[in-house]
Amino acid sequence: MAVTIQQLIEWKQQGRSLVALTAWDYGIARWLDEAGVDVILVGDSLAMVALGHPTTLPVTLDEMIHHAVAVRRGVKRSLVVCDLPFLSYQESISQAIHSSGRILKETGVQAVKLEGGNPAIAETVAKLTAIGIPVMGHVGLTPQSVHQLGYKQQGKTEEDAARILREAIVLAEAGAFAIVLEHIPADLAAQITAKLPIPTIGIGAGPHCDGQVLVTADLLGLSDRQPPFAKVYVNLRQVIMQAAQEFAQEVREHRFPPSS
Ligand SMILES: Nc1nc(=O)c2c([nH]1)NC[C@@H]1CN(c3ccc(C(=O)N[C@@H](CCC(=O)O)C(=O)O)cc3)CN21
Ligand SMILES: CC(C)C(=O)C(=O)O
Ligand SMILES: [Mg+2]
Repeated sequence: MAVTIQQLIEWKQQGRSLVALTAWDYGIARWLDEAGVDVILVGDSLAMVALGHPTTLPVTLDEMIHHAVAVRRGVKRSLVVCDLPFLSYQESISQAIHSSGRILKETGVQAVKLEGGNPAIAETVAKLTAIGIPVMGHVGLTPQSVHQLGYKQQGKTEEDAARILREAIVLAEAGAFAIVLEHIPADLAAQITAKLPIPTIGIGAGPHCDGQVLVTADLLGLSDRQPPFAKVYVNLRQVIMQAAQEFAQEVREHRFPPSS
């Protein structure tokens, strides 16, 4: 049975952990879906892990849609959420509606995610949810602000922690159905998780969130640069290199394809 947004909120009330991972193409999405991952995020981190950009900033709305269409084709059960890329929603509410509408219409994913929790973003979330577009929030380390924040942990000072808590509350009040907490102290994430009626999904935010997400390339050992909070569950880089080297050797030694 397909995962619904309503279920995610019920799972929080029941204390069932939400499992989320990112995907950028049909193949990855298909196996994550079959593995029982609840939420598949077409993250703008695909700019880095699939397209080779140095940050998430260069990826375009058209490129995100291209990847989201492929991901959607691989998914039967998981809820699919697509990141709104940098400058596809910050300019105006009408730009956010246009971009989100394109994502929902052209890809078939069920929700969009955007970064930040200032008053303008909260107003955008309120407007999108009011017209039927489910929105996931994202606070703490927001990678689209890399040139201001770097990739350092956020919420270390009392003022910063208070601001992030306030942003999370405002996003929930604006109608967000879930919120990603990225690279913040575990006690701050615990406090936000206890305060909000909607599920929190942590990445580098400690064990007290309602769910966890990682960039799938990190889980698989495929990314150039691992964040300190990621865990490599299998080193596919090594597996792929070994397979390619074995193939190369067999071709060069005329052992593949076999002669009879
Ligand atoms: N492969 C991948 N995994 C991710 O989790 C991820 C991306 N890409 N791209 C977008 C953002 C960037 N993320 C990152 C990237 C690096 C650090 C990191 O290395 N942090 C260090 C030092 C940061 C610094 O001072 O520059 C830390 O100790 O916090 C953290 C989060 C998380 N997101
Ligand atoms: C790490 C998740 C939350 C994300 O925003 C992404 O992959 O782009
Ligand atoms: Mg993202």
